[in-house]
Formats: sequence, structure tokens, C-alpha cells
Amino acid sequence: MARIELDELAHAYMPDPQEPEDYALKPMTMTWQDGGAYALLGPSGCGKSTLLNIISGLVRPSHGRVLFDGEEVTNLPTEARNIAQVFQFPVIYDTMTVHDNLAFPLRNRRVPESEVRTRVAQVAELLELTGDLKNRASGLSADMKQKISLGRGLVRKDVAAILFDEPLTVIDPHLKWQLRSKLKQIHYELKLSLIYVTHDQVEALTFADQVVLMEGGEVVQAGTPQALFEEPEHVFVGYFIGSPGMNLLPCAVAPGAQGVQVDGQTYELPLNPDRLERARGRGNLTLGIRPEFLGCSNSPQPGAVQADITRVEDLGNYKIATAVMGQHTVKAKLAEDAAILTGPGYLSFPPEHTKLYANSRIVR
Ligand SMILES: Nc1ncnc2c1ncn2[C@@H]1O[C@H](COP(=O)(O)OP(=O)(O)OP(=O)(O)O)[C@@H](O)[C@H]1O
Repeated sequence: MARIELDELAHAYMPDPQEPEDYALKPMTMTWQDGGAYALLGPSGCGKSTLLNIISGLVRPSHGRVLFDGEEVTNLPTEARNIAQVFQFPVIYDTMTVHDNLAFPLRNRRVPESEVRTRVAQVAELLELTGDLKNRASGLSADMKQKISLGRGLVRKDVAAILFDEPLTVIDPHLKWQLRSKLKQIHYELKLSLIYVTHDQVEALTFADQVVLMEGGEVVQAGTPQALFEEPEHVFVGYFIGSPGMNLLPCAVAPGAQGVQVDGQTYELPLNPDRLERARGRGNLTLGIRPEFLGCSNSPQPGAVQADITRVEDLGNYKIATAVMGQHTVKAKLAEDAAILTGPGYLSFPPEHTKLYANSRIVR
């Protein structure tokens, strides 16, 4: 397994890029640690596959360098990079048994047969394929075939990294849920460096210990799932991660007051005065709070602001209350047993979870 460094890496598919928009990948410098489980997450077209393909050697970047354990590999072809890849669709040999499919990457590298048997048994056990090892792959379902592809990706110990490109797309939703958790366990047990591309936040947040969230060819934030949830550094992180996403309200900092103005109305929120001062005068301010942290009640609370609760949805494990604040609606995610009704309400903004963004970036 290897440490992967991206040094001033950028890529434009067009020959003579001029504007930032001409780049599918805008300049980035990052280090991914040996043995880490990284998810590249973001909406369609944000540059995830471009980045993965640069790491695998399928795409040669127009700028910058890629290093594995300090050795430059930027211009090396895929086969010289010592990586394993798992794609969206199964890549297996139908005529071989499940065992021989799993053994293939090892036998190809002339790994001794006794070691092949041990490693195949270990990976098969982790993926719950032990009972199928003697079966021919041809008769198996698409789900099973993709499981074998995962196993083939995981079987070698000596690869620099294993790259997964949306590997659970064809998998049935129930099995998908199981495999997501399985991959986390496998990462823990086999100590592999994994890079996993997905547009599905649940997949990324369950699987990865570091999530690299991309938008428009840029990394907007890289960090633990908890950091992306609790400390979104960019409004896009707030919006993209979470269900529902962060409440985002265009605002201004009220002159001389301890609060913010939303739609011209001043709300006295208990925010840090220094932070308000740092935000004052900067362009395009946004107030952000996750539905999980926004307090919502029918009775007055200290420091709470008045709002109209227009809707309460009971979603089994939790309730979602929708309230109107100025001309905007906000959502609060409440406990399943929260006593909350539509009508006059009070919204509380805990200062540690209430964020201010200037031009989409966090103000600390
Ligand atoms: N071979 C190519 N030639 C020209 N432009 C490309 C090529 N491949 C990707 N692009 C463009 O680069 C940008 C990033 O695409 P990329 O496929 O890396 O995004 P993605 O996040 O992986 O999206 P998806 O999840 O839909 O695959 C997009 O604007 C896309 O149209």
C-alpha cells in the first residue's frame, strides 16, 4: 500500500485552456495516507472520474504530478502502477469458478499456490462467498458477479491502492447496504489503501474515514464524515451532505446589533461578536444551520426567534418541522417523540452549530 500525493494537479481535456471553467480539474495539492479509506464524493460532472483516472494512469494530467510513496508515477501507464481497480460493472471470467476468478490476480503475479488458497479463502469469507467458491461464475446473478469483482480487487496485498469507481451501482439496494458496511470491515481487517468514487453521500459517509467532496472540478472540503457534517467549510458541503441539507439563509450582519438580518428583519442570535465583526462588510453572507441542530418549539425559549411553523412531518424515527423565517423556509429535524404542532413557534440557533459564510466560505 502507498501514500498518494497529488502535487499541483490539474487537468483540462481541451488543448489550450484559458479560463478556470476550461479545467475539468482545478489545481489541487493533497496527500492521501497509506492505509486510508478515501471517498471521492460529488455530483455528476464534478471531476471524480477524471481524478480517479489520473491516479490509475488512464488519463495523463495536463498539469502537476502524482506520486506513490514519493516516487513520481505521472507518466507511467496503468499496468506499471501496481493498483487494483473495481468498476461499475462486473469484470470476471464467466468460464472460471468463483475460486479461480478470485485467484486470478494472484496467480498472474506468480504468488505461491498455498498463499493463493489462504488469501482467496480469507477474501471469500469476508465477502460471504465461501459457499460459492466451486461454482462456475457464468450461472451467477449480477450482484454475485459484482461481489466477485470486489473480491478480485481486494485479493492482492501488494498493490499501492485499490480504486473503486461506483462499484455498487448494479447491486440490489438491500445487498448494497450490507456491502457498504462490509467494505468498511474489510478495510479495517486487511489495512488496504482504498479510493472510492461515488455520488451517493450515504455510501461515502459509511465507507470512508476521509471524504473528499468535489464540485466544479475543485475539492471543496476533505475531512472525516463528522467534520463534513459538523463543520461544513463551504455552503456546498452544507447543502450536499445531510438529509435534508443545511438551512442556508442569505443574510447581512446588523449594524451595531448582536445578530443578523434576514430579509430585512433583524434576528438577535447569540453569535460570537468577533465572528460577526469579521463577517461584517464582506460580500454575500449566508447563515447556515443543519436541521439536526436547529431548535424548534411551540413555547418561548431563551434566545429563540419567533417563526411560523407551517408543517410537521412524522417520518417514523424523527420529525421534520418546516418554519417560515422572513421569506425563507427552514427545516428542523426533531426527535420522534417531540411535541410540536403547526402554528406560532420559536427557533433556537445554538451558537456552536450556527455558521456564517462569506462568498460561500466559512467565516471563523
Ligand atoms: N474524455 C473527455 N473529454 C472531454 N471532456 C470530458 C471527458 N471526460 C470528462 N469530461 C468532462 O470533464 C468534467 C468532469 O467529468 P468527470 O467524468 O470527471 O466527472 P464525474 O464527477 O466523474 O461525473 P460522473 O459521476 O457523471 O461520471 C465534465 O464536465 C465532463 O463533461
